[in-house]
Amino acid sequence: MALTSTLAFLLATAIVLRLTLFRRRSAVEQVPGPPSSSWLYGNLLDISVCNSWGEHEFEWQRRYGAVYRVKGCFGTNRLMVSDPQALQHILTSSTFSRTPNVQHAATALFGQDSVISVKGVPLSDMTLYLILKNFRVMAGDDHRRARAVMNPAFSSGAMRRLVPLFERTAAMLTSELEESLLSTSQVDMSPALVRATMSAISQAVFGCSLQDLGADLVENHSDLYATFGPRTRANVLLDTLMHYIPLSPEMFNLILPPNVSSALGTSHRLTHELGTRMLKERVRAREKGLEVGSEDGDLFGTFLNSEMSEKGKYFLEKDEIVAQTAVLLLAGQDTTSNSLAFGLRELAKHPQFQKELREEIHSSPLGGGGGSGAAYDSLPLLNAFIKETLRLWPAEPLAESMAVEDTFLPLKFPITLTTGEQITKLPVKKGQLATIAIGSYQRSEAIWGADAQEFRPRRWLDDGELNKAGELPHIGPYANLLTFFAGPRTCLGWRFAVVEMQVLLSELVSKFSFSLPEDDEILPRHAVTLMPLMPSGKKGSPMRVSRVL
Ligand code: HEM
Repeated sequence: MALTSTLAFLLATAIVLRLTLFRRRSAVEQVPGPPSSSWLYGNLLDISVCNSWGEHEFEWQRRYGAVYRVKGCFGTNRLMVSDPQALQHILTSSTFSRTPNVQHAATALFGQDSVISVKGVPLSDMTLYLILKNFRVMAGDDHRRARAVMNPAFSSGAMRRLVPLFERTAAMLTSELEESLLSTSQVDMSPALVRATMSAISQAVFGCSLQDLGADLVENHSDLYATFGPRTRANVLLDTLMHYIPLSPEMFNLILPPNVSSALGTSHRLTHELGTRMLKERVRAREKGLEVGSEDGDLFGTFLNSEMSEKGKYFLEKDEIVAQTAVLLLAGQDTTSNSLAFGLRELAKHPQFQKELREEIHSSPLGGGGGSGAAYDSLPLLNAFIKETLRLWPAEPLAESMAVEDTFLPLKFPITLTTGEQITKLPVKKGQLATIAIGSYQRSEAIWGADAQEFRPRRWLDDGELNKAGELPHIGPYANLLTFFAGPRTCLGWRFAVVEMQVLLSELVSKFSFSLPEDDEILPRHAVTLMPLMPSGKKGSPMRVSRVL
């Protein structure tokens, strides 16, 4: 034990010396930014261990601009990036990639063969990849292969076919709220929304109900992000050291707190059992000559069909299909339910808009119950509301990336270095850390106007402002937002999320009215995802709810 501690101490000291004494000089040192709060943590505690997401970040962005420098642990320099051109470069070029700690976290949460954890192939290795691909020996780019198999299941046509399924989920949510309202007028919307989004995913992907998932899995997944997410001082230090010490996923799991690794272990076991059961059922059905991967759901079955396709160059092996179970269940559940919770809170704070939205829904064909995808798309206030919610409350407001080679960051908004020089391209060295500040990009006054911090859905209906956004590089799959990320790692389920939000919000707003309790003390906290947090430290969003119809 004494030897291990001494070795760990010597290694940590060597890393700190390497970071402080032998640091490669870089232009990033001349980028203005806030003073460091401490040598040990730099500004990182202000960013990731703060009470309320953005409490320092938005002020820094106003003061220092769209690209500024913050201090990391041991006096290192990091970039906070909300400049659209620089973001586009980071997210779409092969000169940046995820940091090791983010890669480890993805593997720990979703398993190492899930689409979100498998790695892509660098452009320099593409020729070899293309040769291997034609022989169907595609060890090289597992990420591209998984996306090629999974993308069609999430196409816009496939998502429109899910509208009736989402409407059944919405009706279930209504019944649940009505039942709660028999005994109270104040309802915590978070658990209700978690159950609804989990139910929609399990129906759509696996063709099974919440009950079929099993009570243990439902309970485990309802809180997994909240258990895994919260950042501590120790995490901040470990994340930094992890950039320099190569860790295997197993070693990473060893340094997790016992409650977190136990919750993750349970999730892996239960999702593996579920995926294996679902796969077996579909293999058996196919052996009997039945069709799997039906048109109105069961996206899982469509992955199996890829394995059979003779001409198809892209396929997933059976164990790789099972390995997608956790990510499919988890990635779209917390993100969508928290976005819905933040959206309902905005409606509660803006009663006039809530009333106008309800009138729009009541006077549309949806008012009579039931609609098609096109009917939901044709409601201007509803869609403006969804865009504004996703702009202000991105589920992943911060993401870390690292330059994998010396490169330049192109800038839409020039910056003035501490030397007085104005630049439109910032040179960065291999290993430079850059935070993709999605939340800051989406609240940037330079992009969205002086009221960027305010909830004003009508900005999406205002031609002038949309044209302004049109002058910017086109990033993200939806509304020039980065809420669903961009580039090769763009959210697989973004259309699923948008259609689901359209349907659930139409139902909720048409049938219920929402306001905030007088003692509302919810804060937005970033812990893997952005979530509404109660003073007790638990995720939750209590609201006063009443029936309007
Ligand atoms: C409002 C709802 C949602 C938001 C804001 C959201 C956001 C994101 C973001 C930011 C990423 C990139 C993560 C990273 O690499 O750092 C991502 C990836 C992903 N999302 Fe979503 N998501 C949502 C809903 C969904 C849904 C409903 C599903 C599936 C049913 C889904 C499935 C995935 C998957 C599989 C990935 C990994 C993609 C890859 O690495 O290629 N998401 N999502």
